[in-house]
Parts: sequence; structure tokens; C-alpha cells
Amino acid sequence: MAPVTIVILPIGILFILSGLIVNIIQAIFFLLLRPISKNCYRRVNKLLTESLWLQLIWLIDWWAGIKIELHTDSETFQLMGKENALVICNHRSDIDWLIGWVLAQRSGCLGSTVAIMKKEIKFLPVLGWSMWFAEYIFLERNWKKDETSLKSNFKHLEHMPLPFWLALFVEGTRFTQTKLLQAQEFAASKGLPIPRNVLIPRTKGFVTAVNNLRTFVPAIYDCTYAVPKSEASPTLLRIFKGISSSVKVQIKRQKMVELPETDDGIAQWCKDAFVAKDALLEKYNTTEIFSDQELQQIHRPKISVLVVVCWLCLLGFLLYEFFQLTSLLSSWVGILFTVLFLLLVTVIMEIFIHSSQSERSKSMVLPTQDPLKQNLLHQ
Ligand SMILES: CCCCCCCCCCCCCCCC(=O)SCCNC(=O)CCNC(=O)[C@H](O)C(C)(C)COP(=O)(O)OP(=O)(O)OC[C@H]1O[C@@H](n2cnc3c(N)ncnc32)[C@H](O)[C@@H]1OP(=O)(O)O
Ligand SMILES: CCCCCCCCCCCCCCCC(=O)OC[C@@H](O)COP(=O)(O)O
Repeated sequence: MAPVTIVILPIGILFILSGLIVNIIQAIFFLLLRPISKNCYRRVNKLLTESLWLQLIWLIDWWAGIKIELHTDSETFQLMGKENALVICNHRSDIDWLIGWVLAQRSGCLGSTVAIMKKEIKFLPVLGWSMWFAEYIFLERNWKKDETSLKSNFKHLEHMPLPFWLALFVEGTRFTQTKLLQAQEFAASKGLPIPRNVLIPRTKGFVTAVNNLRTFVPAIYDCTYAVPKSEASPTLLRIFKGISSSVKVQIKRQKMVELPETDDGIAQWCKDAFVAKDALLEKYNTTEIFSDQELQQIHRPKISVLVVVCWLCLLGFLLYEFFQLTSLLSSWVGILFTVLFLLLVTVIMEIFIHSSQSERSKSMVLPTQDPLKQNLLHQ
């Protein structure tokens, strides 16, 4: 495994420079095209967004070679990417959202996913800005502040020109042992089933989503994400190191028309879904059987490799011209600027790695080869 800095720097230069180019073009279309035609803007922005986010798909598929096992019935598999869907999932690992992006890319709707997320993410350079242009919904995670913005954002989704996925991690935070203990105490105090592998869902956002989307979103994709016990949970740092792993996802399609009509009924459906998720994960922990749904073959397309190669050629040419034109490396000041730029890229990549880590992986020491220790780390 190469020392991670040697890997992170070139990947960072590729992602950040290409991302800045994409962000500038997105801003131009946002200012000039969106006021004329929102749907034209969205179609163009989908392509721009995918030209950047396919680099992350390349990172997962080809650089780290993460294997994704998708369990769902063939009808759902056929419908994925062809219909609007509200995607809910347990929030288990640092990169489960990236696995969701891979599934969206396989379904042809990577550039038209929208997610509900904590507001801090929109400030992330390049990645957060591209999510903002893609009309991602950013939350304070406080109902009093979020209710109005959620309802208005849901309204904007009504006339999307292409099928979209709206991702909602209903637990509202990533699973850690500390949060599990809090959720268990809370459940005990309310007489709810005690969770073992998930947290208690925060249902106001989900209820509001169902109420505002059910006329134009026909399905809920109830996703369950799991990592085999024998493997450490994948993290961004491990992915940069090219460490492969495998993850499992089950998708159960729930017809929106079959959901209850009342707020309490919708909230209860969500709680029941998470009780079922907890039982599925508990069964997987004890019997190694993850899902009774069919295993679908989702091959890794080469489009992301093509996109990365195109960006490398374009950036290589632009950087060559830039250094030729400015002869930056022939003066000490120029060399200083170049070093400062490389430092800036390294800092931004550190910010990415840090913001992708939940408490659990921040405290995690780098896993040894010893499977027993890896098992402990996986907790
Ligand atoms: C694999 C496929 C994936 C597909 C993917 C595709 C694309 C993927 C791209 C995504 C790119 C990045 C993904 C980033 C994702 C994030 O950033 S996740 C973090 C941000 N997201 C969220 O928070 C969404 C979930 N939260 C909600 O919807 C919340 O309802 C709101 C809207 C934030 C409001 O939260 P709130 O103010 O806490 O209100 P509420 O919902 O009522 O929650 C409080 C209730 O929770 C309950 N509760 C539950 N547990 C507890 C507890 N431990 N203690 C106390 N109360 C508790 C109580 O009943 C409480 O009610 P009260 O007793 O206070 O009345
Ligand atoms: C060639 C490609 C190079 C790509 C390098 C850039 C990678 C960017 C990764 C940035 C990760 C930031 C997104 C984190 C999403 C996330 O998972 O947020 C956490 C929230 O859910 C819940 O937060 P919390 O309450 O702290 O659990």
C-alpha cells in the first residue's frame, strides 16, 4: 500500500482542479440559463455533476475495487432509475452515501440524486458546492428551523425533468456505539423496541417528505446497508489506500399509495421499517444470511475510467500550457506558489477525510492484518 500522501495529492489535484472548472461552469449556467428554463438548467447540470462525481465512482469501482452486493427483486431492479423514489437507508458507515451514488450511477440517475443532509457539507470545497448546484437539501437538524425549508425544497422537486432519487438517512446521524446506547435508553424510556443495530429514526422529516412527495414520487426504496463481520467498515482513507472491501445493500420497494394517510401512521410505518431493519441486521450478525431477496448483478461500467482519463488529459494539457506560459518554476517565487498550492490541496483532502469520518472511525487505529483485531475494529 503506497504511503497515502503520494496517492492523495494527485487524486486531490485531479478532483479539485476539475471540480473548480465544473463549479465555474455550473455557476455560469445557474446565473444565465436557470432563470430562463429551470429544467434545461437541470438537464445540463446533471451532465456537469456527473462529470465530477464519476471520479468518485472511479475511486470506489476501480481504485479501491469495492464490491457491492445488491439484493432486491427483479421488478424493483428494472424500475431503479426509471421512476422517482424516496430512498431511505440506515446510516452505518463513513461512505454508505458513496455506495448509494454507485447504485444511482448504475441506474442512470447519479446526476439527479438529491439528498437531505447536514448543512455543514455545503461548505466543503468543490464537492459541497456541486451538491448545492444539484439542489441538495441542507438541514440545521432542528425541526423549528428545518420545517419551512424542507417543505419549500420538496415543492421544487415536483417538476424535475428526469427521474430522481431523494435520499434521506432517517436516523439523522451515523451509527456509533455511543449513539446506540443513547437510542437504547430513549427506547426503554418510551417503551419502544430496543434497537441493537440501528438508531431510532427521527420521523418528522420523513413524514413531511411523504406528505409533500406522494403525488409525484410513486415509491420508497427502503434500503438496508451492511458490512460483512469479517471486514472492517470501509472509510475514505482506506479507499485512498486502495484497500478493497465488500458491502451489502438490500432494497425493498414500498408503493407510496400503500403508505398510511395520517402523520402518525406514516411515522409508525417508518419506525416499523427500522425495527425490521434491526432484525434483518441481527439475523445477519448471527446467521451470515443477509437477505432473502435476489442477488442482482451490477457490473462496474468503464465510463468512470473514461471520465478520469479525459480529465487527466485536459488538466495535463492546461497545466503544461500554464507552466510554459508563466515559466513559474524558473523563479523561487513561482516554486513557492507551486508548493503552497500543493499544501492547499493536501489540506482540502484532509478536510474531506475528516468530514467523512464519524466518531467511530476517528478513534479507529489503522487495522492490523490480524482478523481478530479487525473484527474488534469493525464494531
Ligand atoms: C445505500 C443507498 C443510499 C442511497 C443514497 C443515494 C445518494 C446519497 C448522497 C448523500 C450524500 C451525503 C449524505 C449525508 C446525510 C447526512 O447528512 S444525515 C444528517 C442529516 N439528515 C437528517 O437529519 C435527516 C433525518 N432527520 C430528520 O428528518 C429530522 O426529522 C429533522 C427534520 C432533522 C428534525 O429533527 P428534530 O428536530 O430532531 O425532530 P424529530 O424528527 O422529531 O426528532 C426528534 C425526535 O426523535 C426521537 N428520537 C429518536 N432517538 C432519540 C434519542 N436518542 N433521543 C431523543 N429523541 C430521540 C424523539 O421522538 C424526538 O421527538 P421529541 O421527543 O423530541 O418530540
Ligand atoms: C478522484 C476522486 C477524489 C474524491 C476525493 C473527495 C472525496 C470527498 C468526500 C467528502 C465526504 C463528505 C460527505 C460526508 C457525508 C456524510 O456522511 O455526512 C455525515 C452525516 O451524514 C451525519 O453526520 P454525523 O452526525 O457526524 O454522523
